[in-house]
Amino acid sequence: MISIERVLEILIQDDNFREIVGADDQLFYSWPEAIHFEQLSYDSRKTDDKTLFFAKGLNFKKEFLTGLSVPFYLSEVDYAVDIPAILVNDVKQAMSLIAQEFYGRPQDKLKILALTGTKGKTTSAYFAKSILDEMNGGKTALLSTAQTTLDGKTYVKSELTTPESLDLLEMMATALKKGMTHLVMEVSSQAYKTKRVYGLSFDVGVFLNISPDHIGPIEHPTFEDYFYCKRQLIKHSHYFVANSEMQGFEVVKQEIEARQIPHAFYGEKSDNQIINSSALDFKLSGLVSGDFSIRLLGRFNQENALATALATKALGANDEQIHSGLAKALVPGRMETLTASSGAKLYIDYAHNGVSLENLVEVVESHHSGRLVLILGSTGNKGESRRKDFAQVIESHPRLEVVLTQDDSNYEDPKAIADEIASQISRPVAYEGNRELAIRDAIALVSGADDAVIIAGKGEDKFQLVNGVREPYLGDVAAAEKYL
Ligand SMILES: CC(=O)N[C@H]1[C@@H](OP(=O)(O)OP(=O)(O)OC[C@H]2O[C@@H](n3ccc(=O)[nH]c3=O)[C@H](O)[C@@H]2O)O[C@H](CO)[C@@H](O)[C@@H]1O[C@H](C)C(=O)N[C@@H](C)C(=O)N[C@H](CCC(=O)O)C(=O)O
Ligand SMILES: Nc1ncnc2c1ncn2[C@@H]1O[C@H](COP(=O)(O)OP(=O)(O)OP(=O)(O)O)[C@@H](O)[C@H]1O
Repeated sequence: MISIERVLEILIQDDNFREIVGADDQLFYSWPEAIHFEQLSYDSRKTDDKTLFFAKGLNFKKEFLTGLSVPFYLSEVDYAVDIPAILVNDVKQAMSLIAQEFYGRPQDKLKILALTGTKGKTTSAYFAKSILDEMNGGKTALLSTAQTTLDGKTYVKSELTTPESLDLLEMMATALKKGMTHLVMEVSSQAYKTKRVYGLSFDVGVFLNISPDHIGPIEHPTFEDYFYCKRQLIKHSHYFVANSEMQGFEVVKQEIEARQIPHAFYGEKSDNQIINSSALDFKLSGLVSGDFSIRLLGRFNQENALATALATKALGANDEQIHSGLAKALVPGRMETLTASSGAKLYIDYAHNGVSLENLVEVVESHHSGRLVLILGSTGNKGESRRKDFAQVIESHPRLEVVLTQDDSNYEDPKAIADEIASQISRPVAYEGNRELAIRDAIALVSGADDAVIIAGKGEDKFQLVNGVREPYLGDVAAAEKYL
């Protein structure tokens, strides 16, 4: 519950309050009656006469307010309806701070590890949960792109990488109620851009890497904006872990040092390094040292493991817990492997931008000397720059035989997306619009242990986004299993 008085105090303190416009257009700076809200909502379809309703968003329409019984709506715009409006400069900022108070500031009672980066957030989040579970006996909640768990064991599919602030705070409160002591969460650049984590700070923040991605009409206008948004995590973390090998590291380092944030850097330009690396085993030196192993192939996953080891150590995990947590961790849709009846290996991985595709192809190529078939699509209406990047990766790996297919083409024509990729590749590539059939065709092309099929892009996703709707899809693993 939260009173109107407290709502206004929060807004004024944040310099976000304009005024209340009463139903008869009279303006107020304070409200004469005592009102208590028992629910917060940003969806008009989930409101009642005790709800504080946040009218926000690109697609918000005045008619959503028609017939509502809410005592107030909070908004940047006076929609001139017969419901009093609490007017603010920034509705998403208001929503986050009010939600924090409404849900009893759960963020202060949980130890929170927040991860950002273009690639590796989900993998690292699962690594971190596995380590923290070793330390706290399974009391780690997780908010990741793939899945969410608020009781440490029951998983549901996530909608966004970082939830809307109202949902986030409610989830934190639920996690606390369910006895969780720690929360591992991914913080996307969009979360900062759209103020989903406004006013929150984290016990440990991790910046894994950055490469051009998420630049487009509803995401970031430029790479600079993307990088700036990601760097917001620095000033909101009490301890920071950063990859010394990433693009822009000097700026990250300068910012961490200028803000005097306790930190650990990892990678070649630092004291925390991977000093020996084979397929699944590696040795670390520095703050966390010794021999470790993970179940996922690829040097980049060892980097994710090192980042996570440093972050969880800062939260109190010891080397033994780090060791066993990393050894046990599995990540849905990341580097899952299957073996066809012919002996050929199938690699199913969520790689869906140029950098991660490059890494994935390199790893698989280094383990297979025979035929290599790649199944790949690219998203419609977002991440348009990936198409050129995918073509470049395919160009630089001439051994790849490519079957282009559909991957969340949304309102675009999947064939046109494929044609755009194919037009930048100098050898012929195949196209099969039905993803399951593309997988079937690829499996038919390989014939022995030296051969491999790489199924990139969707990981564990069990849907295809078509014309704004998530149509059911078997999932890459289940589709592949049908044709092994
Ligand atoms: C640009 C952006 O961040 N958009 C997100 C944002 O949208 P929005 O606030 O503009 O709201 P909207 O979807 O236009 O809808 C308008 C409002 O009307 C309300 N409504 C609607 C119908 C109705 O009858 N009544 C009503 O009140 C809705 O509840 C909503 O509040 O808030 C919505 C939830 O409230 C999100 O679904 C939506 O994510 C869009 C779909 C999205 O794709 N976001 C991507 C870019 C994103 O955020 N990705 C990052 C990951 C990036 C990475 O991988 O690194 C993420 O954190 O997930
Ligand atoms: N540190 C890394 N550097 C480069 N590529 C990586 C790294 N970690 C993982 N990848 C690749 O990127 C893909 C996505 O990994 P993951 O889901 O862990 O990252 P993410 O940051 O959560 O991604 P997204 O924001 O796209 O959901 C993996 O399937 C793997 O191919």
